Amino acid sequence: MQTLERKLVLEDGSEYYGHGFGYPADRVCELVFNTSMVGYQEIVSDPSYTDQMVVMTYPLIGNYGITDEDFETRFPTIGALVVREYNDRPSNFRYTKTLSEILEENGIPGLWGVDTRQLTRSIRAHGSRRAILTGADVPREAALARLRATPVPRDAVSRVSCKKRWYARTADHRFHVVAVDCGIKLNIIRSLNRRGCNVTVVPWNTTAEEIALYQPDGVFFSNGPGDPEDVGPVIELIRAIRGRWPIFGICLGHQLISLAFGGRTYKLKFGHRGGNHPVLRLSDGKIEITSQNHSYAVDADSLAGTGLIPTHTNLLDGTVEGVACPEERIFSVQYHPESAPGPQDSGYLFDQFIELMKEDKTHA
Ligand SMILES: NC(=O)CC[C@H](N)C(=O)O
Repeated sequence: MQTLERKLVLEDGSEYYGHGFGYPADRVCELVFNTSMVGYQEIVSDPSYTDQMVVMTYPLIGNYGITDEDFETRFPTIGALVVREYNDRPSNFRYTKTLSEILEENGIPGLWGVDTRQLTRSIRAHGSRRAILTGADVPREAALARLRATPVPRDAVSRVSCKKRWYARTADHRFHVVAVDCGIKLNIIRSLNRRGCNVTVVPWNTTAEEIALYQPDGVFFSNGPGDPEDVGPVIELIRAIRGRWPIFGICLGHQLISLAFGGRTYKLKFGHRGGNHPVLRLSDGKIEITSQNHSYAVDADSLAGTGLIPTHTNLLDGTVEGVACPEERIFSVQYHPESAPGPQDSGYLFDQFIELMKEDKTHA
């Protein structure tokens, strides 16, 4: 029997003891849970989880290792990972490294051997809270004092966004998309490339004038970490360019579009994170099973009079899952049509963006 050498202390003083894996560092983060049964590599490398400690409810993690092709960003920035059972001996012909090695390389601590069911129930009951991952021998009061003394970071987008523009091109391209990178997942870029789009990925603080110089057919606003209200420059950018090109936004991008139009966002009790969230498409009553990862949501009442109309609703709690302003060729969704990981019911949204760009080109 190994001794329990690491622990998690939550804001309410509750403690969860376990074993360390990955990078051996202490960390103070917001604690959230994800119910996906597969896809830990994509989750660990999704930049939207920056500064968050993710509890996986699926009880066995690590068993198929890490592959070179399945990263959502090259340098993962998730705060920390908490699992029930960690398997350090993957069985998968595609695997190149173990999960623990990838966490270690990127300075991310992991904790395994804790009762993730109890932890998840506590997050559901009390909401997502902050926690500190530290040594098992650190007295609780000392750990709590460090937790309270650590400020909540508000600059995550600037940390994960690219610093210089970069190109993701495809053979036989028909469209050029400028993607504003607030922490973009690579599968969004792959989804656009597969549909004949050359993508120019630009930093979050790119100006409207700079975007015009790229002569895009459409502009995309990406997913990303943190509170959308902290990303003022991108809200201003959307205000400056709305109506000029077709615009598509995913997750943080959807929240920023809503704020730019005068809507409001608020924090959900414990967010939506998983691969089976049912969403109703209001135009025809079709249900999509979606991949989700967000803490904030757009306030439905705040959309009245903004020009944005709700297009999708979450069937579990009725929250807004999509908005559109058809006259200005703008639409966005709160969930993840690029999946990675998750079901692919919503891939048609990329085709919708292509259609908007096609119409725009024909009328130009
Ligand atoms: N995946 C995302 O883009 C998340 C958006 C935002 N950070 C939220 O948690 O709501």
